[in-house]
Amino acid sequence: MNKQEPVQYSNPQQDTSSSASGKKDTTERFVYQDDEVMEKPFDWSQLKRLGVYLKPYSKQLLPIVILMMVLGTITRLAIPFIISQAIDKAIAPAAGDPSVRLLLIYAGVMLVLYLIQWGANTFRIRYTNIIGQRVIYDIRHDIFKHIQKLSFNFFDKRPAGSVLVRVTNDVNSLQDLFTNGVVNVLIDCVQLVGIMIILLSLNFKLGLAVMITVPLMFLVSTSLRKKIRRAWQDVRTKQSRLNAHLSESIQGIRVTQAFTQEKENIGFFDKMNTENRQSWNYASMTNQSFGPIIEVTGAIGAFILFFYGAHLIQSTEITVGLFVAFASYVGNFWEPINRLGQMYSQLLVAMASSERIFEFIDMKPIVDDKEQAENLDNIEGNIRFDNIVFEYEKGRPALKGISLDVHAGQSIAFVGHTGSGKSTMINLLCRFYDPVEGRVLIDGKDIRDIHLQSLRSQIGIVLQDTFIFSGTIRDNIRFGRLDATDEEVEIAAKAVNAHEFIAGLPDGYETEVQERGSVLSMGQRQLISFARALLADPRVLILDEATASIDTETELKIQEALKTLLFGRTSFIIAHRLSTIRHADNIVVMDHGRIMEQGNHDELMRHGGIYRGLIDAQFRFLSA
Ligand SMILES: Nc1ncnc2c1ncn2[C@@H]1O[C@H](COP(=O)(O)OP(=O)(O)OP(=O)(O)O)[C@@H](O)[C@H]1O
Repeated sequence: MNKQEPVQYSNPQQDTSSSASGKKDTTERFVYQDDEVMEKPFDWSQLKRLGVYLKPYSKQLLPIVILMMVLGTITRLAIPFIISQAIDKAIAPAAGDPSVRLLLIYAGVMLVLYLIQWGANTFRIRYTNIIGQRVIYDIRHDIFKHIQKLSFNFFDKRPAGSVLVRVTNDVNSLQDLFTNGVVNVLIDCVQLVGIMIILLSLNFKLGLAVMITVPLMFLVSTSLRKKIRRAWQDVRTKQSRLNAHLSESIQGIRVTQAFTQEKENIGFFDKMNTENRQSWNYASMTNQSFGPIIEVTGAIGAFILFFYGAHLIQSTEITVGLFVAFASYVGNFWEPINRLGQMYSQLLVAMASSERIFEFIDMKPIVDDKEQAENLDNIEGNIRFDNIVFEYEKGRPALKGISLDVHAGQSIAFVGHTGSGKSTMINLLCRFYDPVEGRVLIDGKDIRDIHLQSLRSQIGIVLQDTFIFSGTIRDNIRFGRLDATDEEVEIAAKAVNAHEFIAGLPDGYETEVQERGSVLSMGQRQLISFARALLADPRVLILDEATASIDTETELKIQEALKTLLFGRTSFIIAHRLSTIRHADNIVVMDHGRIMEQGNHDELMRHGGIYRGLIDAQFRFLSA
């Protein structure tokens, strides 16, 4: 499947095409970009990269695990040999009487071997788990840290669910690999090679005879492996889509309920869920077909052993004890092969996951610090947009040659029709994106030459959709400046008239709010974000539709607060409610990515252009 090809799903309960009544298919919105790469061969470089995560443990923990593994395997392989010796030397010796004393010695040796094996396995499992958990912690840390740095364009293109899958599911499937997988594969390989060597050295002819079916088995399983790989990749794709839809549905639950689309959503989810189940069943069934192949080969091997082995006993070429040891080794021989077959699919799942994890980790943020980037200390706040051209998607310019000079301390308002490019100006000022042409300068410095952290710490931003994090109200305000004292938090809240409603809450500033702040009204969330911005005390302040959710009475109250908030700072205000920006020093009217007019309110009203038209339209709307 092509990497870039979006896959569209439709609701199983409805006709997918436009219906006879001409009604449009309502499931067209469910389009998820496939981010899987199918048909990729097993990539050893992934394994090598994962190996790097083991490096920090290669000096202490890893050697212990390897030592325990070797010890456990050696003792395991030694036991059948001791049994054969006990039979041939103590129970039924070819010459002489059976010896109870000798038997007891063999029994003692076996007991010691079992104890060593038990101890070695216990320690191996314990240390493998410790390493596994640490590696998973490191991978999860790396991917989360990297995602934090990725630029906006990354999030523009991905549903939150598919990002979540990588940090949770994909990392979890590596957990299996690191806690059991790698070590088990090693143990099985060592055991397999060990048994082969032992069988051939105990009796070369019999050893060769029982292993004759091995090449045949490898031939059959090779073609099966391809099928298994595809099946597990398909499971991943289905899971990823299911998660993307799930996360989108939860985030959009209010809209879904308001438009009574629950039934449609459930139907669509069920379809994806069914597909997920079916793909899993198919993959696990394909996977399990390894078992019968091994069993049939095992049975053939056993048949050869008994048929040919009996013949060798009769011709006294081998002893009964050796035959018993052979039977035991052959029994142990198929077990690791079977497990390796099963492991192969686990390895494939883990490789697919690691590929997806590294794909994220390798992604370079399109906006990043230059090597020689400088820190910006205490800026004045002079800003210049110098002939800016910008496009989110190639060929669709959002800004088409914008030049604008802003003096320190000025308040600038952006107005214009929806989609005219107002927020894009802000996005470029904060360097969430870089312009395709032109530059943004702060105090004469190109912002691409300034450390991102230092640039953004000088800019405060209040958006319409204020994000409230889980925690107390106090924590949420303090997000503006983490070292602010409780008193400073309250002073900021008072300045923006948020104190009154906070004090009225059951636990005041200690009231717990949940993710996205749904226990608070939109206006209250807005006030909190004002307090947050004031606390941060930035030189440049951006209010993007920040007063849209505040009622007129509250707005009047915070207009006063805003005066304090904006005083002495360079500020940018985007507002559709034009009354809010009336007093701005410079009102910039935008249309289709260009500046059409600019000036203060009176100048623009006199000019009688677009701004005048917008004011008149709003006045007519309000008085209608
Ligand atoms: N993340 C994005 N990816 C692709 N195109 C985008 C993205 N964000 C905005 N655009 C496009 O860029 C253009 C300018 O958008 P922008 O958000 O700057 O408009 P705006 O004037 O702020 O609109 P509004 O008043 O509705 O907020 C629009 O045509 C919009 O479709």
